[in-house]
Amino acid sequence: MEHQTFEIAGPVLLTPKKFGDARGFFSETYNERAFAPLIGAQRFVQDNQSLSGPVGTLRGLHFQIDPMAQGKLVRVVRGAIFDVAVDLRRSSPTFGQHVSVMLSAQNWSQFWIPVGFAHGFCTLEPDTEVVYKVTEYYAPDCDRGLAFDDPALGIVWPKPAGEYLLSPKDRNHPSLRDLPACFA
Ligand SMILES: Cc1cn([C@H]2C[C@H](O)[C@@H](COP(=O)(O)OP(=O)(O)O[C@H]3O[C@@H](C)C(=O)[C@@H](O)[C@H]3O)O2)c(=O)[nH]c1=O
Repeated sequence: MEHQTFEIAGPVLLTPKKFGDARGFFSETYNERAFAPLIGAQRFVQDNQSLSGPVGTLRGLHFQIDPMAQGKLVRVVRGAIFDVAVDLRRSSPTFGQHVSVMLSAQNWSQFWIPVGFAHGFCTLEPDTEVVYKVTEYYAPDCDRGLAFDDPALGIVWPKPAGEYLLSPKDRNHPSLRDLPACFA
């Protein structure tokens, strides 16, 4: 399988094969034997799907803390996103830095985001559907956020024609500086 690693250790971009024919296509979107050598042996316990209507819908930056920290394997089945993972591991030489990738139904890529990263995305097309597997169950008590627009993160988000569409929760996350240490 085609894959790409980054200067920040941990995240991986993977692109499973697509077999096209007269009917459409077939693809193994997850295969433990093929993925494990690239992302490690993971135990996925929950699959999520979200639909974002307008272009410029921005979800993030989100993560869960221990004991419910989550690794996430993210892909897009309709539309396209600018997807971001921010390194929150205090002992990491790349703490506070981020990786950004483009995921779309067209490029069929998946982004592996390990435990220790905050995650967020901004939609690039209308009616974008994001599907992702996670390694731990949803736990609102452990759910945390980081301000997507904290200048210290230096994320160059795509600019929508109007305003970003954010949830009320996502308007009020702390900056990196104000975030308590979450991951060793
Ligand atoms: C994330 C999540 C939400 N929910 C509920 C809570 C709430 O009523 C509703 C919408 O939740 P949110 O506003 O948190 O959804 P959303 O902003 O899409 O949250 C997601 O954003 C991306 C960037 C991630 O990385 C995910 O892990 C998750 O945090 O769905 C669940 O029941 N299970 C879940 O796993």
